[in-house]
Amino acid sequence: MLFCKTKLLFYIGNLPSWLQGTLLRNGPGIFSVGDTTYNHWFDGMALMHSFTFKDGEVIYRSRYLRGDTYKDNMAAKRIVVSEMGTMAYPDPGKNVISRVITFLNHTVPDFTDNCGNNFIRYGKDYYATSETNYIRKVDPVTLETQDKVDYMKYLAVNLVTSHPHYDKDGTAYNIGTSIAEKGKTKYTLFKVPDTTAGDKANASPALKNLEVICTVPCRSLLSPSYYHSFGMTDNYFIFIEQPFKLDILKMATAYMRGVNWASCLKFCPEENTLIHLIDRKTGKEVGIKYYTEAMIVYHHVNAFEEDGHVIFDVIAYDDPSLYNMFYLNVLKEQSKTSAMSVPKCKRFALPVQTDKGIDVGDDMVKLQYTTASAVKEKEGKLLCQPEVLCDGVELPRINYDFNGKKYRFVYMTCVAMSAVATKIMKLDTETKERTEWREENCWPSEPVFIPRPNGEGEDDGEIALHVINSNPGESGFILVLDAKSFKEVARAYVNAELHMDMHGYFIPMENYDGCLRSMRGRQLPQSECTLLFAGL
Ligand SMILES: CC1=C(/C=C/C(C)=C/C=C/C(C)=C/C=C/C=C(C)/C=C/C=C(C)/C=C/C2=C(C)C[C@@H](O)CC2(C)C)C(C)(C)CCC1
Ligand SMILES: [Fe+2]
Repeated sequence: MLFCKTKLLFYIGNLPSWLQGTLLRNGPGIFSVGDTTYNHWFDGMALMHSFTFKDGEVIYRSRYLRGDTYKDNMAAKRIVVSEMGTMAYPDPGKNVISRVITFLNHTVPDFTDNCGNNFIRYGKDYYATSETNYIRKVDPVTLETQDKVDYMKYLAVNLVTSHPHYDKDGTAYNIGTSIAEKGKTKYTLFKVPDTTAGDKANASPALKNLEVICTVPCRSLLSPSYYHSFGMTDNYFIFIEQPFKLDILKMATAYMRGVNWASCLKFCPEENTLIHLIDRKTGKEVGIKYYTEAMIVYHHVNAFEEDGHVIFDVIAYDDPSLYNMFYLNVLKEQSKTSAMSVPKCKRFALPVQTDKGIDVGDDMVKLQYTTASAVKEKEGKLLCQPEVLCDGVELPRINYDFNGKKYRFVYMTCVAMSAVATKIMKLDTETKERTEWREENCWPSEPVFIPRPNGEGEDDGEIALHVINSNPGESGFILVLDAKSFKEVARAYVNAELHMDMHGYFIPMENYDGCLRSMRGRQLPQSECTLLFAGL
């Protein structure tokens, strides 16, 4: 099935009139081509979908990302482009010697542009993204695939996160890894100013105006840390260099050896995790060295500054079992999934004041509301121990107006020993109170917070998500909850198969450059977009 056709089914409740804009969502969608199948769920070819809220109506669309990976695989009628968990060969009959020759002819193979993880905004443009050097511009209204953009044209980076941060002025911040470039492996933090206004208006891609903020040398040349996101406050970046690493020597030979790149990731539990705190103004690391025990973090929740501390919250694991759980053969055999380590929402507190006059063995955290500690050690390093705020949670979202600021509420999916979420939760980080939404045989996606314009308070807004429904005779639906009470406001059933995905990005109506306002008059491909609600 190459596109998703939907018909109006039915709708319960009333959508608030202020809810105007589009929730874009992205995730893997095609898992086999011809006789070939990917090994891992994250590898699947990207399927984007969107929910456009306008005047009390919702429009649902979905479209595959038609990038080079998609086109090459479809033309060959088999998977010919490698992904993290699947090494693909254009000619599978080749033996090791032929592979070596092919490899030497393409010392650096061209990497995938299957951007099925998230959406990024750079300037006025929206991009589908995974973590390679390629991102794909998409039309946020029609979900059409547009230009392929190569980060490498603007900055030497092999991997870049799919979770940038944004300032109020629209500047985007991101971090990437440059592997063995001029004999050095480093992490580079960069910013991309918004180009929608001023002299640089229409400068597309905005990446032309990319500026490097700073680089962090990797603690080892041939094994950079894998990371999936980072933290940002008003004055600092938080970058976690965890002992979950890419083994570059193994990677360089993976193609010849016939193994996937994921097998070249290694977790070293005997090593510690370095926490880099970088001053945004100077681009320099603060003078204090922070570390904690080995852990694996994919998602930062939020970070803020208070009373001479930087506090940051993350979802942390004790081992890499999450990735293993998403191998397609493991997903098919539910019994094998119980080996997953429990994701915990952990709070760290980093004192930034000088440690003069503080004795070795003393805890430098002076905050009443957290049990997180940072104990001074002999060489002046601080050993940080987190406070566990909550466990069994992933895919955290916040009111992004509070990003980098003191905040209270996180909205997350709840996971228990399985690769599918059974419920979603609102966590009050202050009182630790949890409010949940669940329904029998329903599998909710990542809950996205949408603020009410000029709203009062952090949780003044709605939560939007889609829910896969396996109740007999029922279909999946779009769900809108009141963020304050976590009670249902409205739902809209869709008679298309909704799919499990990764992340969403909400674009408020006013950021659409006017194109949505005239959407009704536009010719959209009927096969790929269908009106869900014709009116209330
Ligand atoms: C490595 C490397 C290379 C290759 C790089 C490639 C192909 C990278 C691709 C990276 C991708 C697609 C990364 C995706 C990462 C996704 C992550 C970490 C997702 C985490 C998902 C989580 C934690 C949660 C999942 C869940 C979901 C989705 C549904 C819920 O129901 C349940 C729950 C919460 C468990 C090059 C550039 C060739 C050369 C250089 C080195
Ligand atoms: Fe993510």
